[in-house]
Order: sequence, then structure tokens, then C-alpha cells
Amino acid sequence: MSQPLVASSQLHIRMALLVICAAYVFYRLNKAGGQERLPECGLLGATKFVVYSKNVVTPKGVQAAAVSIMNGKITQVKPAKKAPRSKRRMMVLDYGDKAILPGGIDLHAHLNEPGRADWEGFVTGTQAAAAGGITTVVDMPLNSFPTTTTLEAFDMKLEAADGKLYVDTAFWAGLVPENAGNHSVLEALLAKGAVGFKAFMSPSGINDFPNSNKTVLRQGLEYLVKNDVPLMVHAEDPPLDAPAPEGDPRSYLAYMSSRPREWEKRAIKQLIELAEELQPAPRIHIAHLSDADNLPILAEAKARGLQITVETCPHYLMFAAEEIPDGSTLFKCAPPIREAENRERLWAGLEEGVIDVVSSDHSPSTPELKLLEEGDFQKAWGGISGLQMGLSATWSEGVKRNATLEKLAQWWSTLPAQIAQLPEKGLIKKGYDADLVVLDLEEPVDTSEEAYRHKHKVSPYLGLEMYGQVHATFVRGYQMLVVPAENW
Ligand SMILES: NC(=O)NC(NC(N)=O)C(=O)[O-]
Ligand SMILES: [Zn+2]
Ligand SMILES: [Zn+2]
Repeated sequence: MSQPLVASSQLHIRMALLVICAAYVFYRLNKAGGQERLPECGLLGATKFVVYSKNVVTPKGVQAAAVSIMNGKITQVKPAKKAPRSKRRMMVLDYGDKAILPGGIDLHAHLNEPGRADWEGFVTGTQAAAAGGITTVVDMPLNSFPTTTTLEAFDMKLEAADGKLYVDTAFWAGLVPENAGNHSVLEALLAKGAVGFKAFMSPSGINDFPNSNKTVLRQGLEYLVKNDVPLMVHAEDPPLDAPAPEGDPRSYLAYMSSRPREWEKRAIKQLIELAEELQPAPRIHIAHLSDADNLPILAEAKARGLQITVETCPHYLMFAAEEIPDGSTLFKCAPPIREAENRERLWAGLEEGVIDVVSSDHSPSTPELKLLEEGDFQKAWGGISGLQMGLSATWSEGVKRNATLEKLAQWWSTLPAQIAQLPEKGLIKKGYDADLVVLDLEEPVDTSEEAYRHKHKVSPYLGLEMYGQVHATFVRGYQMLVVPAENW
């Protein structure tokens, strides 16, 4: 039965995107933070237009090229030394030497709706995504209430998202001990359009999303392999008798030591074992890798042909434990941000392709739960707000380490599209969705609170000096104006 099921589940994935897209509300975002409903969907009413720049990131490399767009699709990518002239029926947007990349695809964002929309929600979450050059968000199954582990909960997700999305949005379903062995539930969630499943090997911080051990993961994977869909795993495996955190609750180093490297290593080893034990080979996606010590075993596993993919996050690539002030719970996340030396090895892992993708792991809460005044790392909510900043932060830090635009597009768009199996996304290529981001590589990013479109202005990225400001974001040909044209 596996063949038809694969086809039908992929068809449904596509349909779910289309259904949700049809329910879009399009706004032009203006700098004052207000919203203006566009009279018509589409760029100033145009369904056919051209974007041009001297630095378009195409599958053939960075080229001076004109990208023709019609009805939300890329119809042609034509190398051209100069921008074509606008004609009456064909507007040309000339972005000069700014970079044009395939729109960012963030595989890991907690938008927290329904149930905890006071933490974020679809409106502010997807507006911030557009402002940060992200054209597709894949929403996490937890921190919303209910968690997306049942059919009813998935329906509630879709209903809650209806009419609130500014970028394309797809959904992970949750794999938990209660549904892992119930394959008809997993089947139904895939049929609804889930791109895959997410599981935790450590407590998730949310009571109704319990963690799974290897046996539970195996139960779920036995079904998922038949459908060739990914299982994304929070890979930290704390021992049952893990001691309570010790020391000053405001100390960052005490927090970091309370989630030691062994936890990640033990989890990743088990995931590699599972990938080896099961036939056909399961797709296992390791969420938010923090500990670079795991890179050699991951490289080996990949070299053996296992379908393991790896994600890291901008905060692991940008920050370092030595620089995190005590009491600064803005930086609390799990697994923890480690030392500068570890960060450099993560960059090398990305460069070598052992780490495939960068995603935000945007996991905001209300400001109160971050306990910013007490600065108590043990009690504060674990999760960093950063969906809007992830792409620019990766560029800003990457360029210091000789990262190229081609790599940036791979980490943030091409490979995420492959992992989530989103057809026709992730490349600037004829026939693909016209999802584009225009970046000014040298311009300082506006990291002010006013520019931060998330619900709460609580993030370690605020006020930082970063380079690579987003100038425009196109979602299937619809322009989400971020910087008003007069400021280009
Ligand atoms: N419940 C969460 O949002 N958890 C998240 N929290 C982090 N990363 O600190 C995560 O993805 O593990
Ligand atoms: Zn996680
Ligand atoms: Zn997460």
C-alpha cells in the first residue's frame, strides 16, 4: 500500500498549502507598523512583472539576471547585464546590486496559536517572517493549545490560521507516546497536510507534549518510513536521575552545565541507531544542533547513506556562552548556547554540509515568563524570539567567515524545501513559486523595537549591529513591502 499512500500524502501536502494560501489576507506593511489592506492581491495589481538585480542567486550561481513572474510563478530567469525597460504591461523592479535570493523557509517556528496567541500568534508571527525575508514558515506542533497531535487539534490549527497568514505556512504534527503506535492517527494527520512529525527526547516544557524514548520513536518511524516523511527530533536525552540544577540561578554557566553535552550526544547516537535499524531508511531531522562534538558521528552517518539531516539555529551561530551576561534569560534556550570555540565548529559543519539548514527555533513567550528582572535561568521560559532576524543574522555572521550567497540560499531555502518536501519552493528557477527576498548585504539591519514585528519586543537580537537588511519579500508574486520604496 505504500506507493499510492506516498502519492496521496504528497498531494495533500500541496493542497493544504493551496487551501491556506487561498485564505491569505494580504497587507502592505508600512514602516509605522500599521496595516493597509491592498485593494487587490498582487503587486500593485500586477500579476505579471520582472525583478532584476546584478546578484540573483540561481541554481547556476550568482548572476545578473531578470526574473519574470506571472501569476505567482517564476516563468523565466534570463541572464542580463542591464535591467530590461519597464513596458506598459510589464513593470520591471530594478534592485541594482542588491542580492535576490529564494525566499527563506523556516522549518522551526513556534507560532503558539491556538491557545497561546498571547505569546505570538499567526498574524504577528507571519508578518515578522515577511519582514525578515522568510516566505514559508513551518509551524511547530507545541506551545499551542491543544498541541497538534490529533486530528481535531490539526483542524483547530487550520481554523486558527485561516485569514491570518502573511507568508506561506505549513505544519508539523506532533509525535507523542499516545499517538506513536496509533498509525491511523498518524495517517490522518499526514492526509490533512502535515509535512512530517516532531518529537522530543527531553521534557518539552509543555505538559501536553510528553517526550518519547527510543521505543516510542521506533513505533512512529515504522509508519513514517512507509510514507517517506521526516521525523524531526529535539535531541537531548537527559538521564532519569538527572540532578536538579545547582548553583546561582542567575549564572549562565550554571544553566549551561545543567544541560550537558552528554544529553545531546546520547540522543543523537540513538537516532543514528534507529536510522540504521529501520528499513527502508527513515528520514530523521535533528532539530537545533548545539553541540559541535556530534559533527563527526553525523558526518559518518551521512557518508554511510543514512537519511539524517541536521539543523542549527542563528543563536548558536551568533552568540557565545562567554558573552552571555548572568541573569540574561533572553538567551535561555535548549539545548543551550555553548562556547565561542563550539560556535566556530558549527560554522565549519555548515560549510562542510554536515549541518544542512539553519532555522530560527523561534520560541517566544510573554515577557513575564522570561523573568527578565529576576534573571532566574532555572525558572524562566526556555526559548528565543528570533524568526524575523534569523536570515539576516546568518548572513551578518556568515560573511565574517567567508560564507557565500549560494550557501545562504542553500541553508535557508533550497535544503529546507527538500526536507519539508515542499515542491516548487527553494530555488529561483522557471516553474518555481515566485518566493523571493531582496537583501541589501551591507546595510545595517534595523534591529529597533519599532521594526521588530513580533508580538513581544523581547529578543537578544534587539539593538544588535547586524548587516543584511531585507528590502522586499515576495510570496508567490505578492509583494510584502517591508521598506517603503522611497527609502530604497
Ligand atoms: N517548548 C518549546 O518551545 N521548546 C523549544 N525551546 C527551546 N529551544 O528552548 C524547543 O524547540 O525545544
Ligand atoms: Zn526543541
Ligand atoms: Zn523549538
